Amino acid sequence: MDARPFDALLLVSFGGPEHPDDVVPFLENVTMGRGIPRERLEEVGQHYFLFGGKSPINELNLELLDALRKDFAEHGVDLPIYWGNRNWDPYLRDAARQMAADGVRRAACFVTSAYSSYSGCRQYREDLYDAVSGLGIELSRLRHYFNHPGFVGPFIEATSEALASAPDGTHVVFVTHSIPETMNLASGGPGREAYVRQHESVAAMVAEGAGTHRWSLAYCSRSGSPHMPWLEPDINDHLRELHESGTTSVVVVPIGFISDHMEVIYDLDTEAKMTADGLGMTYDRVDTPGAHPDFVAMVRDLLLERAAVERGEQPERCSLGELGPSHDVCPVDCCLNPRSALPTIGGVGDATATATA
Ligand SMILES: CC1=C(CCC(=O)O)c2cc3nc(cc4[nH]c(cc5[nH]c(cc1n2)c(C)c5CCC(=O)O)c(CCC(=O)O)c4C)C(CCC(=O)O)=C3C
Ligand SMILES: [Fe+2]
Repeated sequence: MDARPFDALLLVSFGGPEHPDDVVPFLENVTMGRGIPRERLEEVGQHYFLFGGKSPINELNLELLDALRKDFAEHGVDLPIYWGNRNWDPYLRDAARQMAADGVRRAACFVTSAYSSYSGCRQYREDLYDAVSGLGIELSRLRHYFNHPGFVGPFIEATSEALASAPDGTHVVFVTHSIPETMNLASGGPGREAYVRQHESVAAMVAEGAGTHRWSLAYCSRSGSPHMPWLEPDINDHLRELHESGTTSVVVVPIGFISDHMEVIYDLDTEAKMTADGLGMTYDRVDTPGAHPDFVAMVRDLLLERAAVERGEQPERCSLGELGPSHDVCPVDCCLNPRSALPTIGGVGDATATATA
């Protein structure tokens, strides 16, 4: 398979602590200069300590890497795959140095965040700019894949399965990471609200695919100052409202997460489950895509599609629903954060190649 002009794929993720001693420095990395109240950090630290001071995210990325390497080998894609994180070891800068040492000049980046927002889009583009600065590596961020069949399909499959064994009248609650309302407004461009629109589109497609009309979208993992508005309803409040209006059974679908991150195993499987138990509601949480073969094949599809685009071809671009395939290159004002104006890769007018030192 022709992956030219790329000579590597870089898996770009968030990172998480490995040991209890890592938890505080990890949280410091994540929240540097973001004005997160101390009480919130202590609370989130407790979520990690509850799981032995270890996030599930690194092992999940290793599983994805392994599955990707097998998939590439089986499909004749002869490309090395590297892995780097924003907030913890292995850091993006180290991955980029290794790539440079191995002679990589042009790499495609797959980010483990499916949707548009400062946290899932521009912040990674800023980090990637830093990571390759002075190394002579050109990066192309693969497009957002929230509406790709390789992402939506596994959720439809898992939700259908869960509903098949759930009582009649079960309500499906789609859940994603809450973000500040201002961040939602700026996502995809000023006033576009791409984050919420993309999630609404995915939720509607999964509900339709699983054959239900009883569904809603809720949020988890709210952070920040209590005075700043974030997307609502919170999953726990939402479960109480559902209970009050007579719902006795819910299936929770974490469409905001590609695998079982801490948000899924704590905020949903621990906290929201406890809320549901307290209300006497049946609670079932469906699988995230993780290393589902269709999700893995999607990464290959996005890579080969973008490689063709870079060669000047017009490949088929898979997507489901009304929003259409997301852009390859971000508009200048995509997912801006008023607090930062850092240089990025992957946007209109961004340097296409970084100078060698
Ligand atoms: C949209 C979004 C995604 C999805 C996109 C993506 O995947 O990148 C995401 C992913 C993740 N967020 C994660 C962890 C944390 N996020 C935090 C804080 C924040 N997240 C935010 C948003 C998002 N976050 C925001 C607006 C903040 C406030 C601070 C800020 O403006 O940046 C904090 C600080 C404590 C707290 O405030 O909760 C932690 C510890 C982990 C690792 C989990 C694990 O260990 O398994 C992952 C995958
Ligand atoms: Fe987060």
